[in-house]
Amino acid sequence: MKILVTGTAGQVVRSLAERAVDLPGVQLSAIGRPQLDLSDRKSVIASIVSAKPDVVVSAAAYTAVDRAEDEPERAFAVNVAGASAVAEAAELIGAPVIHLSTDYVFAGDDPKPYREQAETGPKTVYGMTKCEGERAVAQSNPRHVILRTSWVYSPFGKNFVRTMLTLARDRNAIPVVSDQWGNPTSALDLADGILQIASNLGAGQFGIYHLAGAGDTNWADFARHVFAVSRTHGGPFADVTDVATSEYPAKARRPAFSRLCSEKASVVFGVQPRHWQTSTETVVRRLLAQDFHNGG
Ligand SMILES: NC(=O)C1=CN([C@@H]2O[C@H](COP(=O)(O)OP(=O)(O)OC[C@H]3O[C@@H](n4cnc5c(N)ncnc54)[C@H](OP(=O)(O)O)[C@@H]3O)[C@@H](O)[C@H]2O)C=CC1
Ligand SMILES: Cc1cn([C@H]2C[C@H](O)[C@@H](COP(=O)(O)OP(=O)(O)O[C@H]3O[C@@H](C)C(=O)[C@@H](O)[C@H]3O)O2)c(=O)[nH]c1=O
Ligand SMILES: [Mg+2]
Repeated sequence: MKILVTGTAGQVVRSLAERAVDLPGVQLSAIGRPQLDLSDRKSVIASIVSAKPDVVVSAAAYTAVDRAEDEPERAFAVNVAGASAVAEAAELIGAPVIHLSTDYVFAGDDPKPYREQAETGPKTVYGMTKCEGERAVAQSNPRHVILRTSWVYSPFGKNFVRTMLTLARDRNAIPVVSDQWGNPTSALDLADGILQIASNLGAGQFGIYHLAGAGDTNWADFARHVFAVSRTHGGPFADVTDVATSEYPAKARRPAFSRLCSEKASVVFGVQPRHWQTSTETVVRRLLAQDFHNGG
């Protein structure tokens, strides 16, 4: 099976590349700028059609949540028109598309884990673009899996875990918001789930799914866990001070509650992400070995 993933440097792309290596019968390739530029429809269609994969994973996106508030046109071009072009290209070659989306499509005022059919109501520009992107993907290719995940971290790229470890090198105390709740998700676990879905995808299974790390937390407790693991392995750590969202300066207003219920993906595809604390341990240890030259 030939899987084509959009983007080259992203956390999910790099995790997929790593996890697909050991899978017999799976050939995974990644394609990004300049050959495939989501803001240039022709480049998207041409590069996907000529690669002729069996499945397309649409993982590239505009992900800068605060910056999107200042440049909504760019974010919409990439996350709506770009995502739609990826799905359309897949449809042209008869391939299904697995499209990544986010917990930020929800308003976040419901503390219960969101199920797939729950009403969306994004409060940020990023969330609005991803929400409209979902609709565009569904319209462009009936054979779609829209996979919403959340709070993604990994040994690759920019993410909260790496940011916390970097900040702790120069600071003893770090204020972190404690009133936003969600499910941290390791991109490595997510990659395993995506590969399992890609291999078992059949008629009757298309639609929207949630796939996020097991267990929930808030950003402050997430940071505390990162530092507890790091400290055990001789890495940087800091005291975490709880702050309220209202006290933390940010352009985009994140949802207070964006827990996702991943039961449907577990029932239909048998995917079961690990607990966020277990996976955080794996990722922190890799980051310490890679970036901080200790632990490992
Ligand atoms: N990160 C998170 O916390 C979450 C992410 N998601 C979703 O999961 C998916 C993957 O996220 P993640 O891997 O973390 O993203 P990253 O921010 O790590 O990477 C984004 C990727 O998109 C590519 N990209 C951005 N703009 C373009 C463009 N115009 N043309 C082609 N490629 C482009 C980047 O390419 P380049 O390397 O060239 O910049 C990069 O490869 C996205 O759809 C995101 O919305 C969902 C929930 C949480
Ligand atoms: C760096 C930092 C962040 N924070 C807060 C800001 C924010 O509310 C929260 C997380 O910060 P981030 O910048 O990682 O958050 P953010 O970029 O909003 O993360 C989101 O990214 C997009 C792509 C998604 O799809 C979401 O699922 C989610 O993962 O922590 C602190 O309180 N203190 C800090 O020192
Ligand atoms: Mg961010």
